[in-house]
Amino acid sequence: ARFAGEVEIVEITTQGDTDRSSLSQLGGTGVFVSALRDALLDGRVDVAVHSMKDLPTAPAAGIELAAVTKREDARDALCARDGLTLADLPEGAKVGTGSPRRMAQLRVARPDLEVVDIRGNVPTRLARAQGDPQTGERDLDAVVLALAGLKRLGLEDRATEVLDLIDFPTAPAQGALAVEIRDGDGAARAAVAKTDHAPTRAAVDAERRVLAGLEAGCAAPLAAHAEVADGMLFLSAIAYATDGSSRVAASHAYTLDSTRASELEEAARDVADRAVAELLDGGAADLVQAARA
Ligand SMILES: NCc1[nH]cc(CCC(=O)O)c1CC(=O)O
Repeated sequence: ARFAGEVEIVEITTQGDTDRSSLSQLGGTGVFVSALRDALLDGRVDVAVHSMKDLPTAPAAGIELAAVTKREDARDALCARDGLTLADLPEGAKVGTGSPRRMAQLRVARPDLEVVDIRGNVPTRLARAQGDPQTGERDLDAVVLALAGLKRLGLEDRATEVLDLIDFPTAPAQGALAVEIRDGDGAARAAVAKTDHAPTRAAVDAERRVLAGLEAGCAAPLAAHAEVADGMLFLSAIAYATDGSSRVAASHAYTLDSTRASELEEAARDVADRAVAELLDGGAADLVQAARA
């Protein structure tokens, strides 16, 4: 059978790995995702694993989301020179990020900083703040990256401060992996079923529903973080003006009577729909769309 023996890992390079245009230009179109889905549909692979935050919210033809893995730490991390924290950075320090959400959050927390739009893979970005391994050269004082990405690369020791979810709430689905298969492939579905984590699936469902409800892309200045804890599903979402000058926030909770999948789904829908209504009421659509213009 196809899934009986060893698993063969097939590495696939995506447009998101090679294209150096700014994330706000590329955002929302699945640049990290399309090449893997093509391989799945061609039959070159049977399972595709993505960072779920890179997945567009629209469903893809012929593709089934078979599992959502237990979330890694969702938080962002500051990776600064000389072990500095955000509070320690000198006035006017240069901090790099390609994410409009992180730009807005940095500008709220430290209006004096110079926020620099950067791209590139994780080692390249780290080098810009912490020094090129060969030359020691750097042109920034810090960069902000997802802790989950650092951990997966074994680079979490480069974080000089883990940013809290209150002041730095994260992107929808950050830290979770999406496991995709060809639509209707029952053998593949059974093979990956154990990697699904129902509370994470419910949380990221809620977060991504906020993204879809605001018609925002993955590069929008939008944070959404949900968690199942203490018998409840909590969701907190914030839309920002990229310059940090204004924001709209909404937080909602749903009390769970059970942990059945159907109830988790209902809870995710409910908290997300209430959050979207409140955000739209507060003018979030303008903030999210202004960033796209
Ligand atoms: N947009 C790039 C991206 N997509 C997923 C991750 C890693 C975090 C994750 O897997 O959620 C990153 C890098 C980053 O945000 O620093």
